[in-house]
Amino acid sequence: MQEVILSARKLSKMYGNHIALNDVNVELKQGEIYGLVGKNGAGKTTFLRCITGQTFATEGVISLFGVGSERELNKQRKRIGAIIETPSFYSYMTAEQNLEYYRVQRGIPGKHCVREALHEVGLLDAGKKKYKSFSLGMKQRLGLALALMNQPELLLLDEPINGLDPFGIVEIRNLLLKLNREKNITILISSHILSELTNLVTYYGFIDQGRMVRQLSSEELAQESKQYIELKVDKVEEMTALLETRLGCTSYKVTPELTIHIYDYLDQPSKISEMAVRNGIALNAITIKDINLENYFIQLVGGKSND
Ligand SMILES: Nc1ncnc2c1ncn2[C@@H]1O[C@H](COP(=O)(O)OP(=O)(O)OP(=O)(O)O)[C@@H](O)[C@H]1O
Repeated sequence: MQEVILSARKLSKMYGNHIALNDVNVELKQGEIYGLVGKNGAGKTTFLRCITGQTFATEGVISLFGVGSERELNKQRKRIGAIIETPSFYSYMTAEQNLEYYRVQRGIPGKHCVREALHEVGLLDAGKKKYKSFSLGMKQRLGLALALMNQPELLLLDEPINGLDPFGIVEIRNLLLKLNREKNITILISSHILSELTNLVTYYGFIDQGRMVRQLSSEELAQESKQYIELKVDKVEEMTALLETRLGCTSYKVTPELTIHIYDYLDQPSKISEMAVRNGIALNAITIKDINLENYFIQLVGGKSND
C-alpha cells in the first residue's frame, strides 16, 4: 500500500471573522501529483501555509509522513520543499550565488547541494548570468531549485506556472514530472487555471471560498470533461434500459436533474433519437455538449473564471 504522505482532516482557518478554509480534507499518497485548483482567494495559499506551519489552522488535524503530533510535525516539515511566495532573490547575483546565500541562511549542510539543485532544474549553465536578466521561466526554475536544496520528499508549489508562456509551462511541467518519476517526490501544486495542470496532475481537488468542492482522479476528470450527448426525455428509466439492451451502451450517466449524458454514439445521435421515438419515448432535447476543462471548472465552482 502507498504511504500517506500528507493528510489534512477537517482543516479550518479563520482570519478574524473571515473563513479562509472551511472543513477541508485532503489526503496525498506517495508518488501522487495533487492539483489544488481554485479561483483567486479560494484558500489555496492558506491551505499550503497551514501545511508548512507558516500559519496555524484554527481547527483540524494535519499529519505528515504518518506523524501527527505538533512537536513531531515540525521535524517532518523538514522533509518538505516549498515555494509559497516568489522567493526574493538578489538581482545582481547569479543563480549559484543566490542559492548559496539561502543555503547558509537556512543552515543546509554541504555546498554541493547548490550545484545539484541547479542541475536538477537545468540552470547549471546559467553561469555568470545575473538574476535580473533571467526570463520568468528561469526565475521559476530557480525558485524550484531553492525548494529542492534540502532533498525534499514532498514539494508544495503555489502557482509555480502563473504567468509563464506555453513554452515555460511545458518546461516546468516536464521538470516536475521528472522529479516525480526519477526522485519519487510527491507533489502538491496549486493553480487557478485548470488547463495548466493537464498531463501533470494525477488527482485534483477543487476549492472554492475555502471549501473543497470536489476531489477526483485525472481519469475521472477526463471522463467528465469530454464530449457527450445530452438527452432530455420523459421516461428516463425506460430510455436507459433501451440504451443498454438495444445499443449495448453502458457509458452514460443520469444527472440529478434527470438528463442523460451519453459518452458513446457521438457520431450517430440520430440512432438514439430514432430509438426513443420508435419506443414511444418523448424526446424533449438532444444536444452534443462539449465541456472543456475550463468550463468544467467554472461549472463546478459557479460563476466566471478569473483567469
Ligand atoms: N493574512 C491574512 N489576513 C486576512 N485575510 C487573509 C489573509 N491571508 C488570506 N486572507 C484571505 O483569505 C482568503 C483566502 O486567501 P488565499 O490567499 O489562501 O487564497 P488563494 O486561493 O491562495 O488565492 P490567491 O491565488 O489570490 O493567493 C482570501 O479571502 C484572502 O483575502
